[in-house]
Amino acid sequence: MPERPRWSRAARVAAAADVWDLRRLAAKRAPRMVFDYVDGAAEGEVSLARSVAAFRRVEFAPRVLRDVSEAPTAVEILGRRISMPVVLGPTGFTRMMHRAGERAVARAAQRAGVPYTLSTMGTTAPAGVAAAAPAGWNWFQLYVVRDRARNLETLSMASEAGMDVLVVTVDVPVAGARLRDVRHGLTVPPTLRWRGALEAVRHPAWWLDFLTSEPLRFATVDGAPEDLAGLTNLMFDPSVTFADLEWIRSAWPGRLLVKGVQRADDAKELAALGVDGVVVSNHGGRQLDRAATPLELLPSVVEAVDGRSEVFLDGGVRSGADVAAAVALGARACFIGRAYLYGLMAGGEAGVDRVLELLRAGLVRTLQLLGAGGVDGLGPDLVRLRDR
Ligand SMILES: Cc1cc2nc3c(=O)[nH]c(=O)nc-3n(C[C@H](O)[C@H](O)[C@H](O)COP(=O)(O)O)c2cc1C
Repeated sequence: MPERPRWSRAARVAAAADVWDLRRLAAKRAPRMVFDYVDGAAEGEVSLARSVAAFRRVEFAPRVLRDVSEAPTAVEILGRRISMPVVLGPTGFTRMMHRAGERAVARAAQRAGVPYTLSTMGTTAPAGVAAAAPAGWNWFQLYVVRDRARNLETLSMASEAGMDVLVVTVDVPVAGARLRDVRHGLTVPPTLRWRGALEAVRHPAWWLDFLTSEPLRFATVDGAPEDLAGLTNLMFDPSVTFADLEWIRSAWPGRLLVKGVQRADDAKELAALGVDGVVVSNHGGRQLDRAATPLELLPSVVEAVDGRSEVFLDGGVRSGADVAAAVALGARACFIGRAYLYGLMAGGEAGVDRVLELLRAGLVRTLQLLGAGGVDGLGPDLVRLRDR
């Protein structure tokens, strides 16, 4: 086979040295409003900036003269072994980022031996994800919509597709104000309007893919996706309370996680209700701006939950060293959002593969340099958060 030119997209994706390189490639490939939908956050984007910056506060305290010739990364979460403490979190409209969408992400997760979470706002049905990654550990994320019967139908679709972990997201009682989307006048699917014509010239490959692939639509909920915030407010049920977790649990045969926990007392209450896990998350800063920073909140949640539920974290995770730091501070695993979407936008399925490769290599290297001898050896004595 002839060698690919060094400047081909595949070569650039393969040469990406970190997730930020893939972010730069993604910004070149995707139309600005699509990139900004992924990259942006709510209001002043303070939460997003703090989530990323919190990982810069990490100070490692490596042990020396330990045999680190092996650094196993496998962990057990929710009673099952995965290859490293990473979960591909739920993201809506994934086929907007790249035509290969959710199927590509699920296949990459399957190859890497980590779970993938399909969103209620997914653009591929649960059965489609299951068919694409039949040997993967596929999870489902629920937004509770006003039509309760519809929620039950959605849960059955997920369960029939073999999904056995439900992630109920609780930080979207109403839509956050994502100002980049407002300024772009983002509609989902994106429409090529007069100012879009210039976009099409700048990003011809993306538009060609988009215009020639299966139309973008929700796979599990009704309603033509258009004005995202308006649709969210129309569909989502803002009256959901702790009591609703009871009927969700009775309707769901598998494990139950609650995502979007932003206070230690809420985490404690959820653990008392017996949920299998809580995800410390502020939705990647896309909901309430200036909400608590997940990495900083984590230790207090771990303490409050006191082993009754598993604690997960997301927000700002961009490297294997970030994963190591979060696990050392008590997370069972990290969910990732933007990191894999940057890879997907930059290079489709190969881009997601590259992100997972980079995270794994970075995690192994960090474990070795820390003298931790594997993920099981991570603990709070190896990490502290500096004041600045
Ligand atoms: C483009 C995009 C779409 C998202 N869609 C959903 C969603 O449908 N459901 C959900 O629970 N979280 C959603 N999230 C939040 C992620 O699951 C996760 O909490 C967040 O991305 C973590 O922060 P990070 O991007 O810094 O890793 C979305 C995030 C992004 C970036």
